[in-house]
Amino acid sequence: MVDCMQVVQLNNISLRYDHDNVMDEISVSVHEGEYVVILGASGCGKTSLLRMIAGLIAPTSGTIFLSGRDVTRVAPRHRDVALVPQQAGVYPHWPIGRSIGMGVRGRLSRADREQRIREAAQMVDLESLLDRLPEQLSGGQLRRAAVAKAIASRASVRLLDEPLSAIDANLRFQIEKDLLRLHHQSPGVTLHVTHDGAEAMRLASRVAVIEDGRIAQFDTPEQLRTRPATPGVASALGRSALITIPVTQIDGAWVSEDGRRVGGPDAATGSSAVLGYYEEDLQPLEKAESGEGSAIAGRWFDHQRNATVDHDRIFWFVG
Ligand SMILES: Nc1ncnc2c1ncn2[C@@H]1O[C@H](COP(=O)(O)OP(=O)(O)OP(=O)(O)O)[C@@H](O)[C@H]1O
Repeated sequence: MVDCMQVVQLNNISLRYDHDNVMDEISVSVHEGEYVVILGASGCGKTSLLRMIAGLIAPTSGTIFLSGRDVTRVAPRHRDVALVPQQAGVYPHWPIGRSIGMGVRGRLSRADREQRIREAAQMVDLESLLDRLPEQLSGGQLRRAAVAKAIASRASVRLLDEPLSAIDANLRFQIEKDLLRLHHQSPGVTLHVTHDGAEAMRLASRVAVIEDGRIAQFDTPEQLRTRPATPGVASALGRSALITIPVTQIDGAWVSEDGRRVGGPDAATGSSAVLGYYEEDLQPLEKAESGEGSAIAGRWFDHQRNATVDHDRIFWFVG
């Protein structure tokens, strides 16, 4: 049975450019009302993923369903999708009102079309600037114009490619609020691409973390914060540098390469794991504690940094 609450469904999507494998068997379902952030390092294939959903490139294998319809071979204009690309998405020689109007689809009277443009511009505070050329706008206003174009389309799948890059911090928080408000006012889903972990955690209902061409984890921000699936996921959240230590299970204890023992999850003898913690969770060693300090109760001693971290701040990545 087709589940229509799944607005975007990617089934075993792989993507290869020439001989480079960019994506490997990715499967994702995004439900009505979700704001999903796709998080990954530069070059991991985030833009390519959006372009596949928009229909600008075809996956090497796998299928794409939008609102229950197989669109894998459907042209972009026949998909219910609006893409805000990394580079503005407005035409350089046109007043931005006209570019926003290009987002409006369907046969509308001129008055209705202009009404739609005005409404979209109003939502991003650009109503008074519709006659300006892109070169007469600031970077932030240009971004808003591109978002307005997506709003005007009323598409149920909105794809935003790094919408906040190159925007200064104050404005960035304002636009984040706008993006969430616009999302909640419109039916459908938003897929937002970024490499900024903090931004992902602030905005998302769920975050899909891409690592080595796969979805390493697709979870709520809370789950990611408390139970990151891999060291790569924990690093991508960007809280601070992640320190990792490989350990092996020997007779009921985990043992590091330098022979130190530490308690952790149960596993068979011979299993390997990595324990990790954020640099920001380290506490400098008190003078009284220094000296022979590898076994300080309840804490792991980080020799290199002469600091300790509580055991409950340690993440375990087993297997
Ligand atoms: N048309 C193309 N032909 C060949 N390789 C490509 C093409 N487009 C992208 N690539 C490569 O595919 C990989 C993924 O690119 P993509 O732009 O999707 O990554 P990204 O995660 O969006 O990166 P960024 O965060 O830097 O924008 C990169 O290694 C890129 O060089």
